[in-house]
Amino acid sequence: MKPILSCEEVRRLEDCIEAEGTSKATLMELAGEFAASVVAASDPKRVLILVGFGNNGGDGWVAADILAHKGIDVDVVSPVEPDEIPAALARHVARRTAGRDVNIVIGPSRDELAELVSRADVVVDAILGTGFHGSLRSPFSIWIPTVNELAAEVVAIDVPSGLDAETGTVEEDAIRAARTATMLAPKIGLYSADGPDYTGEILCGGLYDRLDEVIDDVDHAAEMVEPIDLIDFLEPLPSNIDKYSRGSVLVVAGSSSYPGAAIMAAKAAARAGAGYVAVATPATCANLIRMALPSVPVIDIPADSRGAFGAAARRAVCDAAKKFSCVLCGPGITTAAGCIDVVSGLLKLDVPLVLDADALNCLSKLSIGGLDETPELYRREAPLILTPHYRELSRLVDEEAVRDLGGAIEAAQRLLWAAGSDNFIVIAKGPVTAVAGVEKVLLPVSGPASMATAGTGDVLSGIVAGTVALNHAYEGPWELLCSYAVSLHSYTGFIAADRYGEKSVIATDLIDVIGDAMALASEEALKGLEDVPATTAKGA
Ligand SMILES: NC(=O)C1=CN([C@@H]2O[C@H](COP(=O)(O)OP(=O)(O)OC[C@H]3O[C@@H](n4cnc5c(N)ncnc54)[C@H](O)[C@@H]3O)[C@@H](O)[C@H]2O)[C@@H](O)CC1
Ligand SMILES: Nc1ncnc2c1ncn2[C@@H]1O[C@H](COP(=O)(O)OP(=O)(O)O)[C@@H](O)[C@H]1O
Ligand SMILES: [K+]
Repeated sequence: MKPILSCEEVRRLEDCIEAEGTSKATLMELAGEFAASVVAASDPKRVLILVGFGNNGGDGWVAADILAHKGIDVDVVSPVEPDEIPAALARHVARRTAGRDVNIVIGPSRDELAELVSRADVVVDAILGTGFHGSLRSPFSIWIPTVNELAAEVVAIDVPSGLDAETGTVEEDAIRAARTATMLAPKIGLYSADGPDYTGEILCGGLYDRLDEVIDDVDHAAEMVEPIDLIDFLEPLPSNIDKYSRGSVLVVAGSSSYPGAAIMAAKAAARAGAGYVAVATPATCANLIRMALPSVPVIDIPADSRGAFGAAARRAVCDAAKKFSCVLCGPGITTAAGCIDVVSGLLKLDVPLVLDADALNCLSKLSIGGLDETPELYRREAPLILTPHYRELSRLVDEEAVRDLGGAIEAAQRLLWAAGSDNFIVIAKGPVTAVAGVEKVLLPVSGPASMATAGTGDVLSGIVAGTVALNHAYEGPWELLCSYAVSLHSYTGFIAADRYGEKSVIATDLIDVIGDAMALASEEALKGLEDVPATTAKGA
């Protein structure tokens, strides 16, 4: 697992490293060296380095010196003379580089800049790093679109300029990099919101030889899960098993309006490895589900006049649920009164429970002023896994909209810390999905944008429940098991996009390739056994 840090955590890490005797000036030298090595890897003849006013620019000045020393033609574009750079460390290295064999251009016109960009093999973006806030000001608001329009290849130092390293948002424009050479640890914004569209491949420079030890002294906003971390879940089935010992799932789902959600979740649970999957659904749509899923027993539950769970549903569902290794509740149930009652009943049972979709909305309705204000509602011994997307998560904490990964993690942590249980996990779904537990937040591999289509969440909750059932003897950490399920889901997205075309994937395609996704997960884990790569790009 690789730590991902917030900007504040990076600052604390730099302070810890400094306290151990490695100054920020030395870190800047090492950062410049790492950036130069990333640039030199594509063997350029001519490099243009754009520097800003701060320490990100300092890294660029150091890299310029090193690249020029290698015999590469280097142009440096700066908004001000080296002597006028406000940041002291950056000013020092800029003055030094100015005395070397580099061509320095101060405050070029747009046309002059365009000419320099066009003739460079690689453009290095050392304009803005973690110190960037607010809206882009001139001249960078002119430099950035010029680079994006004309550069052959861009390497961003630490963070693509214009991208908020904390939130991953891009207000107006940001550098679109082919590679981002990030320092010490990837910043959370590289993975959040717009981040993945701008970073290209992310390469992380450790810089400090005792980093692995020091980095544990600061909190981690999240940790990136690598395929190798999931190897324990990829064991083949033992011979001596039967359908029950493989684990069973009761899918409490569907309504006359949304029977498909139950079908998809149940089929995904079975494909994810559970030996026995049953569906408990309002009697009004039970036959339809029976016909769609011949291998799945369907339990008729009393319905209300609209075909959702009715007043007598709670007892019928809870009686059935006790016999299963895992219960998934939510896909397609609606938030009718009977459904709220079912959710409340299931929470009181001693069985691993996955709540998704409308079960989460029922949970929001059960609480007043945010679920975190009423932890007794969801505090329980048996594992509880919630799978909200950002809107559902906002409703759960009764807060303004969750918009980005950082916000999603924060909202999830409010729920987690209120409950304080190791067995409680929030899978906050979005373009990048965070698996948050009370101890840590994990980021499994993200799927492609093809997955932004109706019903893929039902497939995920089915995979989660199937995985929990198959691993019913598992004792945790639950963050890891859920990360395995999310990774499988992401891999199904890649395989389906490859098979059906990026824009043509529909949720049911994902279900049919869960087995292929398991094979891909094994393949990736084995690659990781051979060599652990330095890259942590989206979808890597
Ligand atoms: N502090 C350290 O120990 C290290 C820092 N490093 C580098 O230092 C960077 C952080 O440096 P700084 O904190 O100096 O910040 P930056 O260099 O990222 O940016 C700060 C500068 O950007 C300008 N700026 C901020 N918002 C702007 C906007 N909206 N429009 C135009 N200009 C804007 C500010 O005037 C300020 O001068 C990191 O990203 C990394 O590249 C590395 O050298 C490694 C070590
Ligand atoms: N842009 C995206 N890139 C990758 N995955 C995405 C993207 N948008 C959504 N997803 C994934 O698709 C799924 C959508 O879930 P959800 O919104 O609950 O769908 P539904 O309710 O229609 O079943 C989640 O697993 C989410 O992580
Ligand atoms: K940058």
